[in-house]
Amino acid sequence: MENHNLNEKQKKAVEFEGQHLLVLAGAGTGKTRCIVGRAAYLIEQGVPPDKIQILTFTKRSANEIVERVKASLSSNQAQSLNGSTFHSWCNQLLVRYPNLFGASGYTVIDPDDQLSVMKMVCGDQIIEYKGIRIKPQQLIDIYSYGRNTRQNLSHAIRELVYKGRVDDETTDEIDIIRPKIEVLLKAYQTKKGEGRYIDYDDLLLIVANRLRNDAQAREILSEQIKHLLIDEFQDTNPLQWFLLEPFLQIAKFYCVGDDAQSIYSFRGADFKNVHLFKSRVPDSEVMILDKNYRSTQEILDLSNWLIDQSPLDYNKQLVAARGQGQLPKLINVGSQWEEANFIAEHILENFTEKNKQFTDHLILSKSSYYTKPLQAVFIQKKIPYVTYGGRKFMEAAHIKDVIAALRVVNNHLDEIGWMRFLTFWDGIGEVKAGKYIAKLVSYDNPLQCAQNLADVIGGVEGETISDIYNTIYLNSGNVKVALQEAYSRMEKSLAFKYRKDWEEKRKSDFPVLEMLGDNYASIGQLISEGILENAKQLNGEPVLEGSQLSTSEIKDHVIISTVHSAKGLEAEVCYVLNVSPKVYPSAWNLGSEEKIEEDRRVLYVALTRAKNELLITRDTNSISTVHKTNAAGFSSNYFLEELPKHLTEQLVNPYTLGKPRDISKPNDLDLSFGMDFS
Ligand SMILES: Nc1ncnc2c1ncn2[C@@H]1O[C@H](COP(=O)(O)OP(=O)(O)OP(=O)(O)O)[C@@H](O)[C@H]1O
Repeated sequence: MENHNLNEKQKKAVEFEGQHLLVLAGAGTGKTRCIVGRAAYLIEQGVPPDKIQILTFTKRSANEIVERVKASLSSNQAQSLNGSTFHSWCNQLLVRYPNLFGASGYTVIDPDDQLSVMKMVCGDQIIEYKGIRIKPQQLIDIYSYGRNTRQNLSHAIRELVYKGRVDDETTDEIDIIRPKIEVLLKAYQTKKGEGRYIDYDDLLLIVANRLRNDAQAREILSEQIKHLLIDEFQDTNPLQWFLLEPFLQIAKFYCVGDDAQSIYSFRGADFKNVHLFKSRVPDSEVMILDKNYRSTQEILDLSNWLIDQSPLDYNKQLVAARGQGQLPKLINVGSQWEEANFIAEHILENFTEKNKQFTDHLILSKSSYYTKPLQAVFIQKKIPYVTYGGRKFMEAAHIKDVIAALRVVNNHLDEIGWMRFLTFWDGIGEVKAGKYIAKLVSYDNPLQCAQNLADVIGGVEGETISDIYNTIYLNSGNVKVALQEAYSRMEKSLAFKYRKDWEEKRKSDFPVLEMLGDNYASIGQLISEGILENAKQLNGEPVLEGSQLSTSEIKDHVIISTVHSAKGLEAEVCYVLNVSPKVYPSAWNLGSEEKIEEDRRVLYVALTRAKNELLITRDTNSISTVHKTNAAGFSSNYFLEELPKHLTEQLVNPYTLGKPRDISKPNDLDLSFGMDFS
């Protein structure tokens, strides 16, 4: 079992006998190993696995932890162990206790749908004041920020609209625009209620409020949950804490975290929360782990140096249990294509000449958008890869089209679903659809919709739409069949709508969607959990992140990830892309020390993923920009500006073929030799 490979401190943490524990430790020191070990230990001690809940930030890490616990125990001991994200966990509670939480018959909506609801609410109203224009997306952001940070509306407006400025003029402006924003946010809440929509934050709030206010709810859940194991505790935000707090009376908390890896402040997380653990949680202890088992010392020296430059004191100097290795490499590149080619060639060389696998390579980027040229080069050079971060499978337009048909059967009051499903068909625009929807949501139930749909819409479209609705309705007990039937009737129109990349890209997602449907007992569950899950396990393989399904069949692949999705990941060889001025820190963040420091932590997370080889690329053009800026007297803040030479080896891209030397005047070309005419 995994517990045998624990050092003294890790073992002490795993076998903790007290009430609540926080393991506060640096990168690669074995926090994940402690969570795995803890779950296995509890099960071995006789705790039923279904009384243990593991909470993580991504479905992928939840799956990984659960699988590792299972692998470390004999037989099927951990079969019913549950690992989920906060959202997915709350959703499961709503499904399991429909009466307790009173949320059955509701539809969970994703951020795209939230925006659609907000657009409906705003109509043609625009909030404009002194050059500031607040669009529906920003209203959603303000609403979500306020709820996640549990701060009032004025504070959320100040942070998001006025970049946190505190002065009399700003306060006056906030006082003027706040009432207008408030009206729209309240209308949004009403609209959610009417459409029976639950947004992501609602999932947490519904559970939290019920538990806080209802002793019976606490009693019922205390029968179900005895241990909460929480990963990445530094990134829990006030809303998540609001949810967790009532569980302190119910379950034992086992949290792991690292303040230097807190990278979610835009969702309201505050890394200082780990420092408050003892004062917030009665009867608790904090334990520290200090040995890094992941990386060689040179990689840690660079990471230590980076975090040491911060004005904040993280009190971290990671020491490698594995000893010395290679210096990290810093490669200056002239363009994104050069960068992409360098990485591709380096990987291929490792693969063909150094016996490494593709999975030994992890590529980290601040944004998923930035990796597009890299993906293009990988496709061209036939390097298999998967992407983490970016758009999720269930958020892809073609998938949403088919899901919309299921949504309106599941909840016939779902106006967003209707709008998408109806306007999918040629000849039905938003105005027409709006009229039909007004009629359809006036029915009492989906059965009445099924009976009247053809008449409400009329014509051939009416027949087609009604046929699809009725078929789904009849098969609502079998999600896979419902999906198959819906897809077969929509396939032709889908192929036409997405004709640009239908065959190469989108079409192959549907068999996967059907397989996915097979995992759910009802359409409602598919919609809510399917939307929430980042990477669903299918046949033991994580898939459904981005439209990378074909490559998921190949087990050996490179991972291209955003740093935010790379929490907990590690690899032999790591490439950190575009560590250039204006990116680290981002030019946008220069006004805020907090944001600059968050960018520093993002880079820290990226650097500490590497086990043996760390390669950092940066754009030479931006280096010259920053030097110019410095000459003009501005401070660049660039994190690598003062990088001591001995911490990295600077490399010239060995794969760029410099232009060969040639003579200046062309010779005459003679094509008359080579053929023997004798
Ligand atoms: N006692 C140990 N002996 C050998 N290897 C260990 C030990 N503890 C951890 N490791 C290895 O060190 C690496 C990092 O461990 P782990 O992922 O648990 O750290 P972490 O603290 O969760 O890291 P991070 O916060 O950076 O994601 C893993 O490869 C793990 O297998």
